Amino acid sequence: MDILKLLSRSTKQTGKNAPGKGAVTLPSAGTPANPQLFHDEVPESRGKKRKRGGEKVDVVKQGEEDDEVDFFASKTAVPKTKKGRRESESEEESKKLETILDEPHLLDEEECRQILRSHRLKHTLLPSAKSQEKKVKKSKKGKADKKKSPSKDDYKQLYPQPLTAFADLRSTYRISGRLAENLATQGYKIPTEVQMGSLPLLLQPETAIKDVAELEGVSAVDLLAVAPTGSGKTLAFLVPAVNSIVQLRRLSEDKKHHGLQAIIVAPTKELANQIVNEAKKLSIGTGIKVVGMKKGMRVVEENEDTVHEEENSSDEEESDEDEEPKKSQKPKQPIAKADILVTTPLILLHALATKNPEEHAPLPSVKTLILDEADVLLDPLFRDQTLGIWNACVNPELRVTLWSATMGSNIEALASSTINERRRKLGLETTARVVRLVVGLKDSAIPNITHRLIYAATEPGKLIALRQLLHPTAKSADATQSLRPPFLVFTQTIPRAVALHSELLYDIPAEAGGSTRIAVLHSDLSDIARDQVMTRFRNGEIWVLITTDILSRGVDFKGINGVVNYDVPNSGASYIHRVGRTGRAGRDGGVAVTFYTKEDIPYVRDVANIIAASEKQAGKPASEASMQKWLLDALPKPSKEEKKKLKMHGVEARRSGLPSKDGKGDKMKISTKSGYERRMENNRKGAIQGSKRRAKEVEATAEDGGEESEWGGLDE
Ligand SMILES: Nc1ncnc2c1ncn2[C@@H]1O[C@H](COP(=O)(O)OP(=O)(O)OP(=O)(O)O)[C@@H](O)[C@H]1O
Repeated sequence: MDILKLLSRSTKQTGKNAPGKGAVTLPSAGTPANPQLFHDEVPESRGKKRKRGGEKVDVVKQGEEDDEVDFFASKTAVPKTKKGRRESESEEESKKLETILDEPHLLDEEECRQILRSHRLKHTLLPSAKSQEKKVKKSKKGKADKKKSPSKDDYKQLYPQPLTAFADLRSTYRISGRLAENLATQGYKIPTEVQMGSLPLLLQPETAIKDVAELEGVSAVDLLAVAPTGSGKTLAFLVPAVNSIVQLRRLSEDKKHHGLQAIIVAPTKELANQIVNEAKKLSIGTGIKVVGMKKGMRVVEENEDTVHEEENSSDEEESDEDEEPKKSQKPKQPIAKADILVTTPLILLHALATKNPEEHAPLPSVKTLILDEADVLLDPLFRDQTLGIWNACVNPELRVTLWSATMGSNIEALASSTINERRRKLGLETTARVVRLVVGLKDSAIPNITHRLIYAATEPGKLIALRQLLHPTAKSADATQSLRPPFLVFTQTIPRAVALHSELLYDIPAEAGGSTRIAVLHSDLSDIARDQVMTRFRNGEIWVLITTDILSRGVDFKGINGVVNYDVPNSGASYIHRVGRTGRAGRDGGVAVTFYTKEDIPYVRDVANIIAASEKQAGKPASEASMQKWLLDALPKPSKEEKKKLKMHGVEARRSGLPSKDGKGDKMKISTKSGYERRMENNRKGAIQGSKRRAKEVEATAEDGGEESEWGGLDE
């Protein structure tokens, strides 16, 4: 059986984007009506929200009826503010507003269960350190000191109040009126699943969860949230962070004072910048200062132990893990005025460096720590840096939330043990307070995109196939066979991204903008160049952006029509994040194309499994699934060791993307020319050089008296 041929054939386009099934909806075609991904049927009498007065409101429909409805305006008398008119909300104003708000809307437990189920939300209270200790003590009687891993019974399922409309943030969870206005101004109407499941819990756990003995007296929970790409996690972590700071600022005498209260860590500069922008939009008029961490910025008072970071030390991520902070010769900067600081891990850790490399300056005022893309931040590459920041947050009231579309059980275990360990060190109660929220199926891509796996026998074949997507022939002129720009193309390494960029540079006709329409972004570029490419791509000036995994996480480009995995991703998680750059906020029509060659066969299974799970999650009948079970079973299963190697280094043969000296890497070179053509070209060059050399030798021999020399031959 030829697996390769079968795989290509079986991954033909199916489903709603298949040829002949009507027009393709493109994700760039406007704002989605409903950003929610899951709306499972709920029986008639259920899923209804009961107001205190007994009046029933259809939960799912709320917010869908009319695009123009202003949910905040109808419920509150929040005055429409002009830009800059009100720096911060006064206590008096907010009290006045609260008295005219609707009464809180709370659902009974059965209603909560139904709604949570219909939106595929699952909350689990993770076992507390205390309960585990008790277990170990019990089991130790006479036995070796063996740690017992928690059993299924140690996990308790919770059914907290879901947030069914943004209006409830104000009426039930009493968020700041200004924050509510900012949300309304940005047009948020229907909460996404992760917002439904996390906001009540983070804003007011005592209202959101009742009658759970383990959480009695717990005023703040820590949260591990696993929710699909593009499902609005940013808003879910920003709203509670902004709100808690507004509330504290209200009580503060000195409104001009800015003390660092929340830290948001993200793995790349691009994502950190994006979070800064979102946080600033939510903080308009609240007086909150949101700052993106920059090189040389000071965040703590220096004492004799503090090492001041050199201003021009090189930057974080990808290339700079080994960097050590050095003593600055430059004058000290004042401490950055910030309430919320958004940072990549290393740059903040440098700013906290002390003379003792094991210790970091503490951040006692920080009460909120948010790890976005937490699984990457706790992966070995960033782990020490992230834990360094975490340990520097010594405030006993610290609340930690971790967010990602993918989170392995090892990361979950590390996170909850770090939370418990930290509390133990600070002499705090180690009772249960870590909640895990999972939206949809863990380890599955978003259900609203179409996946295509395309086999190319050789590297040049991949390039030809990519060109076909860019320039569909008359035969394949169907929209499903082409990729409508804008789209992202991911390669395994920086040299390959650069090489692919130069190959495709002139593929877009001059009338359409030519080479200005295509760009490359990677970590070897300067910050300014990276920012410029991001802005041009966001503005729609760039149509095809070639990049590495640096853009695979978190970055939100609303109108992306497709993602091309020119090189197979290094892991299943990487596939989920890369393809999740399309189909954001529930938009339909995104396409994810993955090319693979013979070298990739051992690793395609993970991707194929994710595609199968995603199609299942989307409710695609087995007959329409692009991934047939027998085919999945036929694909080789990589060993744990192979998977680990792939995750760390990618497909070995493709690592450099440049011709190797021994010629072996040559077949992985990005070029339309086949290995044979390139060899012939080399041979021709060799022949020319050889004939020139011979001519010289003939001349020399003639001069020397005619002794025959050895012939140089062709280059191999
Ligand atoms: N309730 C909502 N209604 C409509 N759009 C929303 C809503 N919440 C968020 N969005 C939009 O959805 C898009 C994706 O949000 P966001 O970037 O927070 O996703 P994410 O879950 O963090 O994704 P990723 O896992 O890729 O980081 C953004 O453009 C955001 O403005």
